[in-house]
Order: sequence, then C-alpha cells, then structure tokens
Amino acid sequence: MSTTIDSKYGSSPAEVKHADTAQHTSLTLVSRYASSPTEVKHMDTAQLRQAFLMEKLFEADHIHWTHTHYDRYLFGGVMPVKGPVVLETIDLLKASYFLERRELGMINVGGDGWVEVDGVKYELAFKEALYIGKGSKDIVFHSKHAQSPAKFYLNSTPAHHTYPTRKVSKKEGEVVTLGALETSNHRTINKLLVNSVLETCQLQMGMTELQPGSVWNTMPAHTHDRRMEVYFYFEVPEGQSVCHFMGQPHETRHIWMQNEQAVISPPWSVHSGAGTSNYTFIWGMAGENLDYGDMDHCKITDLR
Ligand SMILES: O=C(O)C(=O)C[C@H](O)C(=O)CO
Ligand SMILES: [Zn+2]
Repeated sequence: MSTTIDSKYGSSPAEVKHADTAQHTSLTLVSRYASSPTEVKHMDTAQLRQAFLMEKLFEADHIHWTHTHYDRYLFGGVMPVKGPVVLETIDLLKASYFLERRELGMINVGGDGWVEVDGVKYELAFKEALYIGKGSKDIVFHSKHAQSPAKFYLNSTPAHHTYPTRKVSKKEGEVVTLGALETSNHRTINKLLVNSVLETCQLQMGMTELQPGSVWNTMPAHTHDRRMEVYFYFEVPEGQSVCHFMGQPHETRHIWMQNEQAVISPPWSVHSGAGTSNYTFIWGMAGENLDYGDMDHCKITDLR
C-alpha cells in the first residue's frame, strides 16, 4: 500500500489520518473544507488555488481523490497503465467497501478501457460514461493499451438507494446546444448521468464541448444554492489555458487552469470559464435536487 495524505490549506492532519494497512491501491487523498464567501473575499491567488483547484488527477496506476466538505463530494482520477487498479475503500469513509453508502459516476477521458463491476465488464471508450449504483463491491479499472491508457475521471456522492449500474454513451445522453459563435459561447451540453437519462440518488454528471471559435462556458453564469458543482477541464490544446470564474456574482475571482485540472464550485458561487481556445469540460453535481434547470441566472451586466 502507498497512501499519501495532503494536509495543506483546508485540511487538518488529524482529520485526514489514514492508516488502513489492508489497502493495496496506491492512492492520494486530499480534503477540502467548505469556505464561506467572506473567507474567500480575503484569499490571495495561492490560497484560492489551494482551496478550490486540483492540479493533478492522473498518474500511472494511482488513484487521486479529493474529498470536499460540500455535500461530501469525492472526485478524482485513475489511469491504469502497468495493470488493473482496484477501487478500494478509504479510511475516511468508515465503510467496509467504497460503495457501501455511495454511488459512483465516471467519464473516460483517455484511451479505450473497461471497468469490472462485481464481475461484469463495461467497456468505456473516450467520452463514454458509467454509473455504478450503491452496493457494488468489486470495482476494477483496466486500460486496453498501456501506450494509450484509459483515464477515468471519477465523481462519487453519498447514496441511500441502489439504482442499476449503466453505461451511457454520448448518443444515449440528452444533448442540448446553447449559445452562438457571435457571443463566443456556442457549445454542446451532453447530459449523461442525469435523471432524464437514468436514476441516481443525487449524482449528476455531463460534458460540455465548446465549438471551434467559442471560448465561454456557462455564460450567462448561474448559481444553484441547492447544489455544489465540480468542473474538470480537458481537451485544452497545448499552450492554451482556461480562466475559470468563481465567487458571488457581485464579488468574482478567477483561477487560471491547465488541461486536465478540476475546480470546486461552492453552491453560492458562479462557475464559468473563458479559454484562450475552445475546450471540453465535465461537470458533476450533488445536493438538494436532480433538476438540472434549477439555476439562478446572473445578468451578464450585473457581474462584478
Ligand atoms: O456550458 C454550460 O452552460 C454548462 O455546461 C453548465 C453546467 O452544465 C452547469 O453548471 C450545470 O449546473
Ligand atoms: Zn451549474
């Protein structure tokens, strides 16, 4: 076993103590406390990045997890290279197996791979999603080719009920096209693991693809006090970046993000970005309801 605990800003070493000798999977677990708008107002760039940004999600044969204190959302990444990687429980959960009281969603952002769920094989190609219901015990991640490994971006939330495990490809999702090239926000929203497609307890995940020439996501911006959200940016071309906006609509901050990085959005915060090129991102949410459209929109000219 190799477990690394990051106890930087937002965590206390005692809280993340993790000494489960039964584990075999190499993993990193970081905790991020919930921050209030008042606290965030006083953060400098480094503090803001430390509290909300996750810079590294993929490392060969290793699982990177972040546990946020917003709705106990867990997000991370796994990239099997030398061999399969087993999803083992983490001490933090106080559960005998990972999905004892949780559900799990994932989208593959790498090469072809598959996930074994209690002996059943689910093949996942690039941009395909898988939902795994509460109670599944043995979960193993595989890549088809070590030279182009699968990269499973993972999101997990507490769950009270078991809903069926199901793979969802882009064509099985609900597709919505929004924005226009004239306003630099022409994009395709692929709702994959959402309640119009399948049943979940509280997890919702999907993927938004910006059209060439468009750079703005989620503009007009919104908040949803009933749900938190995590954005994971990918397909950001070499040498390009995405500037992610967060904060209350009248008190915004920005975080510069690189390819394959994730950012936490508190329920009280806008979450929107502008890239120096087009790009794709995965959104994942949890909280009070499963209504994707339950958003409080902000007037563009009211943003500060
Ligand atoms: O580009 C967008 O607009 C989005 O993708 C919005 C996200 O899906 C979202 O924030 C859902 O609450
Ligand atoms: Zn949102």
